[in-house]
Formats: sequence, structure tokens, C-alpha cells
Amino acid sequence: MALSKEQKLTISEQQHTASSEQQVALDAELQLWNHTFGYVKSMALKAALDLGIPDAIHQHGGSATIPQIVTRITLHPSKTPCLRRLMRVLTVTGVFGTQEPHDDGGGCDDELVYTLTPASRLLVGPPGQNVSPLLNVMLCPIFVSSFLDLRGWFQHEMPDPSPFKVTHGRDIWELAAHDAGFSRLFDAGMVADSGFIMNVVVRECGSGTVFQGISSLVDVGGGFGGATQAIAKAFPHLECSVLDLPNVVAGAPADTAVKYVAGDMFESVSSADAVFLKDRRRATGRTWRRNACLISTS
Ligand SMILES: C[S@@+](CC[C@H](N)C(=O)[O-])C[C@H]1O[C@@H](n2cnc3c(N)ncnc32)[C@H](O)[C@@H]1O
Repeated sequence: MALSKEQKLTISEQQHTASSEQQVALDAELQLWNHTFGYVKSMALKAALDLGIPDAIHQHGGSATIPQIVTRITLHPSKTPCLRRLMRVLTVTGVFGTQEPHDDGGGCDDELVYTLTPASRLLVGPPGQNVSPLLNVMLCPIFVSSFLDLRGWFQHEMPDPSPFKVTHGRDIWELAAHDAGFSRLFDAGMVADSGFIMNVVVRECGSGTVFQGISSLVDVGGGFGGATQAIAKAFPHLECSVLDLPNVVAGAPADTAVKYVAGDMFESVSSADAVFLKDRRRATGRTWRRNACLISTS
């Protein structure tokens, strides 16, 4: 039976409506998949750090193929194809870059060349420019597992313990006091983060008035003093001290210009012209923002 022109138009409109509805549903499903599998990005980065892939590329001059990478990391040969897939996740997300295969004189090599990007250069730099110790803390099972039962946390009445304490029965500081391995990992992460960010702060504030007019400063909850050491180095006239819990101070470096004081900030804070507080973090929109403040005590 032949269709009239009007009938044909109606069918084509219906198909169009149906296909755009299907497209909306497919896009919506894709969005949910992106959220659901978002953790794969974090775990791929963790795998790269654990396997030492950024270092392998760095040691190879900043760019390397898969066969060149596998000579520098510990990997079962049967897993080489899986490494290509891992590298694909990490290049799509910008951790590594790629260069087209090149001819090295013996004919065209079809191996993709992986390169360091501004992000992965921060994983191979010297102390002060290397943030991997912080990522190692944030990606460790102890931290990640705190996010696995947020429903349980939401069901506690306020004020309630943090998700970390609900999961582990202790807050971060209590756990660090009882678990030397976690304590080392955590303190190293804080030192790396402070070293990195304080270099920026000191460069930004170095010529300004922020540290002028004060002769002593106490960094409250200052950990191993990564931030304070950067300040002491840039402003040698400042007498700098760090106040932290006894178990942290016990492991602090002895050979620095910074004085370490063991104590509880909620009981007393040693006197100084200024109190420095760093590392209260909060999420604002898409970015994590660091807060540091300097409070004049005069
Ligand atoms: C997130 S870390 C920040 C470390 C350092 N400010 C930095 O930016 O690298 C918080 C620090 O506060 C310390 N802390 C926690 N409770 C404390 C308390 N009651 N008195 C003194 N220090 C405390 C912890 O031991 C830890 O070193």
C-alpha cells in the first residue's frame, strides 16, 4: 500500500522524535557511566605511581614507548597489552601525552611514544616540585575506603565523627599515632604538599608585606614543618617553630632552622608574633582550594 505524502511526513517526524529521545537516553546513560567509572581514573593514576611509570618515562629522557617503559618497571610480560590500555586511560585524562611513532633510522617504528605532561612532570621532580607523596596518601586504601559507606555516615546524627573515623574507628591523627607505616606515608604527603605550595606562596609573597613586621611565627599543626622550612629559608630573620602532636614531633627532622614543639593546639599554643595555620581544604566548585592563614598575635 502506497503512503501519502502526509503519512510519510508523520512517520519521519516520529522517527526523528524517537531517535532524539533515544539519544537523550543514551547520553544520560553515558553520563551515569562516566560517574560510575570515574574511580577508574584515580585507580589508573595509582597504578602508574605504584608501578613507577612516570619515573620510567622520565629516566628515559621524558618520552618512551611501551617496550622501553617495561624495561624499567616490574611487570609480568603477559600484562604488556594491559599496560597499553592503562596508558590509554592516562593519556585520555592528560596525565601523559603521546607523540606519533617515529622513524629511528631502522624503518618506521609503529610504537606510540608516551611523554610527560605538565601534570606528570609534578610526579618526577625533586622535593618541592614533586607531589606524588601526597597522591600516594590520598589514593591509599585507608583514605579511599572512608568514602565507601557515606550512606552510613549520613545516617549518624550531627555532630558525628568524620567518614574516616566511622570507617576506621579512629580519626587520622589517632590512627597515625598507632600505625607507624600510615604515619610515615601521611607525614611524607604533607611535606610534599607543603614544599610544593609554599614555594609558590613564598614567590608570590616574597616581595610583599605579608611577613614584614613579625620576628617569630608558630605553625600550628605544622607536621614535619615542610611549610615552615620554606618560610624560614625565604625569611631568615623569622624565628620559626612548629607545634604538633608528640608522635609527629618525635619523627620530625632534627637538622633544620625550625624548632619543633610537642603539644596539643587545643590546650596551648606557644607564643609568637604570628600564628600560621595551613591545610584546611574545602571543595569549591570543580577545584580544591587550599587555605592558609597568618594571624598576628600582637
Ligand atoms: C593536614 S595535616 C597538615 C600539616 C601541615 N600543616 C602541612 O600543611 O603540611 C594536620 C596536622 O595537624 C596535626 N594535629 C592534629 N591535631 C592536633 C592537635 N590537637 N594539636 C596539634 N597538632 C595537631 C596533625 O598531627 C597533622 O600534622
